[in-house]
Amino acid sequence: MSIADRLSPLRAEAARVMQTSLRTLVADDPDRARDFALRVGPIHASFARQRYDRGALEALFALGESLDFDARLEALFAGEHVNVTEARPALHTALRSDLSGAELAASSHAVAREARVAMRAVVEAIVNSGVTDVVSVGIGGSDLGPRLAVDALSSPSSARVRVHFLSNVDGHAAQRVLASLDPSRTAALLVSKSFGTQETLLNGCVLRDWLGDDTRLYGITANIERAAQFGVPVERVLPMWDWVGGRYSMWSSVGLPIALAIGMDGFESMLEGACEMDAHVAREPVRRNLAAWHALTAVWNRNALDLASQAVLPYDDRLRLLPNYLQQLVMESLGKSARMDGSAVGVDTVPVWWGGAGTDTQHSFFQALHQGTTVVPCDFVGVVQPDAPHRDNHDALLSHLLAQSEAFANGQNSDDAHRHYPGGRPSTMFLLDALTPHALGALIALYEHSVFLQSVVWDINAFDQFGVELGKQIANRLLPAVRGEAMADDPVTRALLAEISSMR
Ligand SMILES: O=P(O)(O)OC[C@H]1O[C@](O)(CO)[C@@H](O)[C@@H]1O
Repeated sequence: MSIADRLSPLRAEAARVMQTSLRTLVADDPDRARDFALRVGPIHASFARQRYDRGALEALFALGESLDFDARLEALFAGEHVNVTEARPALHTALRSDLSGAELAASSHAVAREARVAMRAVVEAIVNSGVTDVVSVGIGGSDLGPRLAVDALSSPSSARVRVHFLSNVDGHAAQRVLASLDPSRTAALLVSKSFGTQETLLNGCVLRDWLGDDTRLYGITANIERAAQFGVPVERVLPMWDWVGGRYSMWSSVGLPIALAIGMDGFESMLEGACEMDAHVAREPVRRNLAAWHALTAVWNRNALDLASQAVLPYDDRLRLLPNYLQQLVMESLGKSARMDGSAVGVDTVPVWWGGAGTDTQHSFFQALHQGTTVVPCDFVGVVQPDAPHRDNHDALLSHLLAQSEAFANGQNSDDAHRHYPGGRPSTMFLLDALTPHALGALIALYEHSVFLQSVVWDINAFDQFGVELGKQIANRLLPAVRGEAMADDPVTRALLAEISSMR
């Protein structure tokens, strides 16, 4: 069956629902706020301001059921080869949960537990070595998750070591990170699943030379041989495995920067939060399953309402990196046009994910969200109990969070076109009790599972990323031309290189 045929009942529902304003959908269904909400552990999620009604939701749940969401999740958790194009499992759940009963999942779980013992020892060794700063060198999945978690969860007063991140190959990035650090009191973590990523290797060389010796050099990789060739002593290499995708790897020893910043117990509590979400997602039927609900809502917005972008708006400054993290998780996973069998998907897949932290963003791009011609569905994330003083600020923050979601949904009429707010702009509201490691773990696991279920609807592989290879290959070919040692084949690139050389 074509995906378009599969989704056509949704388009029929959308044509009907769009006759009624979102404000009226809410007003006409007094139980909607209660019934369109779910709580899982520390997360309350409300879908009451999505632009669907009970009839459309039924069609969405029927879609999830007809696609055997339950069985597909079971296959994921069991370690079946869900990464079809690379013929391997995607067993990130085994890094934190042992729910499946399948042999492979159980043995992966045991291996991961063992690796955490080594990880705890490395944390202790670094913290007790007189090191004050750690630079984590990695990019993409070897950077964004730990960077988010460290930024969200560590407090300058409690951190036992300061953790810095270096990802961009731009030498200014290295210069900036190293400027205030003392090489004799700094350790470097080289984080790369492949240990073949150019950016990480170049920055790794910078760090190795800057440190002067290898006694404070650590590696986290699935390719121990390459790390050793690079000069990382093997006894200071923590393992990764090919059954964990890069962007799903923060639960492994890739999370070492998190454990350094918040302690190993804090890191394990993040795993427990993810595990709680895993258990919910693995066990609950589609209509009570938060990941299924979130995924089906994404499909509704993309394929029934034709909305081409999705904003994520954390109303907590500590979560300001959540949009960056989700950009890789969602867009590298779902930015595909080919079905599992290689045929064309034939419908739109991932929208553009973007966003930023409120209330700052209210003063940058919110104007367009309220009155622009493009409707952008939003995921709001609020945190109810703050960890900071300044109670008045937090009350103001929460009032803005609630106000924006209300304004997007309801709008406000005016005879003056410039002062008219159309409303009808959908959003999901996530409220976390508090921003604990446990809650962050649960939130991230939720997004991971939602991404997987969206991939099931579109019949695409959420676990490969061949799209990023071409640019890397061309850059490798062009490096000699940039150095003036060769000519480029492409005429435009050749002209640009001539400009560069005249500007040097
Ligand atoms: O951990 P590695 O192997 O250095 O890869 C870094 C990142 O590069 C990618 O392969 C492409 O962006 C990501 O999927 C991965 O997270």
